[in-house]
Amino acid sequence: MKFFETKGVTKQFGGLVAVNNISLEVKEGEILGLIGPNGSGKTTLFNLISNYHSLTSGEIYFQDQRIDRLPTHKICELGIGRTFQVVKPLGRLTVLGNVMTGAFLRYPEKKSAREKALEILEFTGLMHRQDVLAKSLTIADRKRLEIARILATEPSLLLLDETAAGLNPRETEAAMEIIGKVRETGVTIIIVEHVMKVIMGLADRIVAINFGKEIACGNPEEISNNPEVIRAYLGDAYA
Ligand SMILES: Nc1ncnc2c1ncn2[C@@H]1O[C@H](COP(=O)(O)OP(=O)(O)OP(=O)(O)O)[C@@H](O)[C@H]1O
Repeated sequence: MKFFETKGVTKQFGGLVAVNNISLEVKEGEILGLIGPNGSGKTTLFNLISNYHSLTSGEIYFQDQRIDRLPTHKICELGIGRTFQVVKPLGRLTVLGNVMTGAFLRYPEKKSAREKALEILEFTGLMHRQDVLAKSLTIADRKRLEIARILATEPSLLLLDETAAGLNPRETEAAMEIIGKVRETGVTIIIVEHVMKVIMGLADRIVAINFGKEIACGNPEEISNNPEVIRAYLGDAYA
């Protein structure tokens, strides 16, 4: 059984091909890094996987089930969770309340949803903030909450979109630690990230895209030495 696979996934916005014939496979338990310059199609690919946008063509499979025509909530129910680059917590709910909204997916009773949410707050280091309104959190804690909220839905595949953006080095280390802990629980992860230290430190394998197309695939060392990747990021003079 293949854990997760996209086959020839393409998305056009009018004349712009934002994602162009991407076929990738993710093995259970691995962390796949997805990199590419600004506007190369990374977030759009996440939007296609979670069906925020419908495909122009191609197919997406999760645990051998075709998912590209399923509604977003069904995809989450199957076990694919995603975070957003621009985090949007429910500002007037507490941190605990926000995480409970995720937990309700699998724990419809308030008491058990609360227990699940508290377990996740402990796991993500947010327990001491449980009663704080989400809108009062720092950016670092909002990003932590974004992960906590989706972990409460118990995903088996987690899509992380620029978790380290806007964080200082210490906060970045802390975010990496949480992602490492998530992986240890057996969750498979696809991570989009511009902060190379994060991608290189966490990913088992990296796919690089540019103008919506895959330009390279390999382990972190292969990718950091790949001339196509260097050209895409820095221009011909450096390749
Ligand atoms: N809803 C949309 N309508 C029209 N064009 C879009 C839409 N969403 C994305 N695009 C375009 O598709 C291309 C890919 O955008 P996308 O956000 O996926 O890139 P990205 O690799 O995630 O960029 P970044 O690293 O800056 O977040 C860009 O040219 C973008 O302007």
